[in-house]
Amino acid sequence: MLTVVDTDLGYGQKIILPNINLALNANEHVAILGPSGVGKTTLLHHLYQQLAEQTCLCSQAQGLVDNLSIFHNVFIGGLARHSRWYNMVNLLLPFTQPQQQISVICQQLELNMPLQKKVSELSGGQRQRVALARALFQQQPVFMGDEPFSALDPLMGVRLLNLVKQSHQSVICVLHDAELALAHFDRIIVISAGKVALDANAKQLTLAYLSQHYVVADESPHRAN
Ligand SMILES: Nc1ncnc2c1ncn2[C@@H]1O[C@H](COP(=O)(O)OP(=O)(O)OP(=O)(O)O)[C@@H](O)[C@H]1O
Repeated sequence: MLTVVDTDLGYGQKIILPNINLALNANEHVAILGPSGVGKTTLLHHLYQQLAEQTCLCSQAQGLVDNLSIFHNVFIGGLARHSRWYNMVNLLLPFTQPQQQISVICQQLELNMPLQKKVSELSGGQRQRVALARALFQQQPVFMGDEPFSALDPLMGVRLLNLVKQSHQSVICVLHDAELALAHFDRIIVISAGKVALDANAKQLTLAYLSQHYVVADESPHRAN
């Protein structure tokens, strides 16, 4: 589905992950783990850029518009599917069909509240579910998420991860919860000390073995010549 070959990832002259090689297959559920600041988001954004047309991205920043309603924030995820005219009219006076679609997605995400409610009035976990709803509304085959369940209680996190898996062919998530990753993903990639430190089938791994591959990020960045 996607290969990264001998690629330096970073920002301008600052290389965070030098010489990365990675192949991702369709229909996989992949968790990207590793210590804070090591480059997981950097890698995920690179993967998203390679596959943007088939992918919905649920980023850490979420990008929700506080002053807009749940409906409008979710509807924004589907803008690319429709004409400018349809989008303009629907944003002012929502049509029945998208309202019903978004209502179903919100119910699946256990967001049981009026769609007219402003996002600024929601809790952190509710906001995260609006961001997930917007991603699901994009109806793309690939889901990429950066800690997309981190603000939810663990049981809800598992329920919604299962929903995300049912709704997409491939799922790639950056996670800090290694137990969630081991129990619910096929493949685990650990980024550590500037490289892919581990890339293995989740069934072959244990928490103790995973933790051996966690090395705190080197503060001095690699530089391009
Ligand atoms: N826009 C940016 N410009 C320059 N450096 C950045 C930028 N974004 C992140 N970095 C740096 O890149 C490194 C990796 O950041 P990244 O967000 O990929 O890490 P992470 O593993 O996802 O961290 P966390 O688990 O804490 O979210 C960090 O040292 C960070 O300071």
